[in-house]
Amino acid sequence: MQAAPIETRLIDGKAYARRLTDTVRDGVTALGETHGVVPGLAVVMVGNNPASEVYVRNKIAHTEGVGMRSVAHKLPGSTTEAELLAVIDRLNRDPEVHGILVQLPLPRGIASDRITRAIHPHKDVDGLTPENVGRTTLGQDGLVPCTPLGCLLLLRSELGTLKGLHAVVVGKSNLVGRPMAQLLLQEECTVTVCHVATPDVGSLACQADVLVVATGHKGLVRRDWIKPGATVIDVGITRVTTQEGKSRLMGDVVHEEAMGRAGRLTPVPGGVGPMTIACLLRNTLTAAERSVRGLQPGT
Ligand SMILES: Nc1nc(=O)c2c([nH]1)NC[C@@H]1CN(c3ccc(C(=O)N[C@@H](CCC(=O)O)C(=O)O)cc3)C=[N+]21
Repeated sequence: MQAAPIETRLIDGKAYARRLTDTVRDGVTALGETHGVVPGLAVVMVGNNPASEVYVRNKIAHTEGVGMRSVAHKLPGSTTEAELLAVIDRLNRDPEVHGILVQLPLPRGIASDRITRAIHPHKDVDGLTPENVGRTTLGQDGLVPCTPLGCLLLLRSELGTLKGLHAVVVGKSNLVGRPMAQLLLQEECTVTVCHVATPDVGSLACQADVLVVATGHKGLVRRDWIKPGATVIDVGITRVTTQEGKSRLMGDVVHEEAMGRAGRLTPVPGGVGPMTIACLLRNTLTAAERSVRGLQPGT
């Protein structure tokens, strides 16, 4: 017997991000009125990666759109680890900077974990320092990485409680997969994490009520990887050039195959990406609020 066709609902990440951004803008206004403080974000970029430049430009436009201050530090590709550490040290001490984001990946020769560890945990709006990773893992107040936070907010808005659902996360990066798994565990999902060394990822993925894919391999997820009716969050963004010479973005999920199979699906673009930026603004506001109110966790 043929199963009834599923009508896949696209999750409008842009609309969710717009609403979150509006809330952040109100928070920025309030903080200005109560404490005369303007949240400041420093974005540090080393070398020129064209894709990164687009994100950096987007981030700066958005921070200014909500009334924050933003400073971009574009350093040449020849920057040494010591020079980058000196920049971070300066930003750590700058009272007008509440958030620091070092765009990843960094050029070879710079150890990203040493750079990450140098960022003051209270300014770590990417949630990558050991302190914030620990806090996220323990379910304590801290700063949560923007992309997984954005995915979680989308999931909660769409599904309500996630309790008891089987969540499968594909990818174990420090920036997305790992923290995503921790957040889902916090929601009392049963969490399976798959990665490059997992044999037959599809056989696990197809058991997921919630499938979060963050591998950067375009078109990895085919129709039969998706449990009928599942909620699919596509974190991957790969830029490809079409036969007509046009540039286009593709996710980790074969969109056409997921349509009619997934219950809900985030599109690329317009899904997770805009939420990542909105969450960066939210984290920057959170860091600024905590700093002026002396509410830093653990202090
Ligand atoms: N320390 C660090 N933190 C990051 O959060 C980080 C990073 N490094 N390195 C690079 C990746 C990538 N990333 C994106 C954010 C927003 C969009 C985004 O807004 N995308 C739009 C489309 C943008 C376009 O048209 O190019 C969308 O999906 O609709 C994409 C990608 C954050 N990253």
